Amino acid sequence: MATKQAAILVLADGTCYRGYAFGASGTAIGEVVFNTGMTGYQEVMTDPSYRGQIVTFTCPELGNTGVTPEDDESDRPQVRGVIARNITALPSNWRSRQSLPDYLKAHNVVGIAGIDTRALTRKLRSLGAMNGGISTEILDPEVLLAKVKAAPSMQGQNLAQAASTDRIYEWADKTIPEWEFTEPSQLTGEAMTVVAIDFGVKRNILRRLASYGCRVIVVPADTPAEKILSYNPDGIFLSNGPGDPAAVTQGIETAKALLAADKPMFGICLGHQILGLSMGGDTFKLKFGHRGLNQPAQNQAENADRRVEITSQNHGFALTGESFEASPAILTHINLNDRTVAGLEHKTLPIFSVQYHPEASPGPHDADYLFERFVNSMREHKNNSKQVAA
Ligand SMILES: N[C@@H](CCC(=O)O)C(=O)O
Repeated sequence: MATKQAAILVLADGTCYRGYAFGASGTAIGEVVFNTGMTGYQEVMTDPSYRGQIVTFTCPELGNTGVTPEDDESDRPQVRGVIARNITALPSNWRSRQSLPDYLKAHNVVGIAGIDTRALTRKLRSLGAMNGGISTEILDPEVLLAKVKAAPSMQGQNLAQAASTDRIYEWADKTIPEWEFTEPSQLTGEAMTVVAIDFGVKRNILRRLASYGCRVIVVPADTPAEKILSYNPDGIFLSNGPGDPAAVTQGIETAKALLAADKPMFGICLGHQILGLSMGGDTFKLKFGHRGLNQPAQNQAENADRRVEITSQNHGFALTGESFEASPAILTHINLNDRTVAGLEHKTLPIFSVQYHPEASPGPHDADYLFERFVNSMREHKNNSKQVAA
């Protein structure tokens, strides 16, 4: 058996963990966060919301099912580095095209395995997410620590523009029929035109919009409101994305301008935070964030019977509940783990958003109904506008 190449992980508080390298050789510095999902490592690694972060997986073994291009949530892995307990020696799945280490190597992403990821996670839970570095070339912890300390904090970083598309395009791919889980009758009806503002969008969000019959026009993060409205959309979608929402100042200004346009709007994760900020809310950095597939979000609406959705989440910031007291929005969902804001809606306009990922790739499908709700609100709004015009 080949000898394992040594690698180290150093956290900003000076803790050093020793393990072995997998994936690319080199050094990666970023915010160290943990994801508790037991499946979906490829979708997590390619989710643009993880840009700039080194992700620790609490799942004890990664790589078992290899990697397949159909499961990419963007065109490449977006994580800066990967921390694992163990990497499988023999990937096995009929869809697998490449092993996880080879995939990460091909995309120059550094990984470290052999780490007690549960102990590391407990540390991040008690001290909070912090910057760290993994390296296969700098094996002196003090030298790596100096680099970690020189790295900027995630707070204040606008990463959405870099994660966005640089061209406008139409998205048509739907969820493939063998994986569709929604009744076909719910997926039919007049097609609605949606402009999706890409702050670092996951492909499965676009796929779900297309599956619900939307014509989806994807535009870059810095697209002005006038350009968005020039497509005469039936609705506007604000995507997920990386970094600090408060730093996405242009996106917040665009959302403010769109509020005045009287169009249905739907925001997911960063898009939800941007909508909240545009309606007078504030955001703050969570201690260690929510990243996993079993986050309970409770629907506060009377008619929803306080239903709890088990949701897929990935965020390090959240809206401050108290900041909505004088806002035109109300809180519709809360995260039951820490009672932070998990959903919003405008009091009078057809605008709503959630902090979690209803497209759930990976994750449970409890919240898929939100895409249907968006489509229904666009249809209703269009019919009402036609009646007013008549
Ligand atoms: N970057 C934001 C949003 C994440 C997302 O959109 O997935 C956060 O960490 O809170």
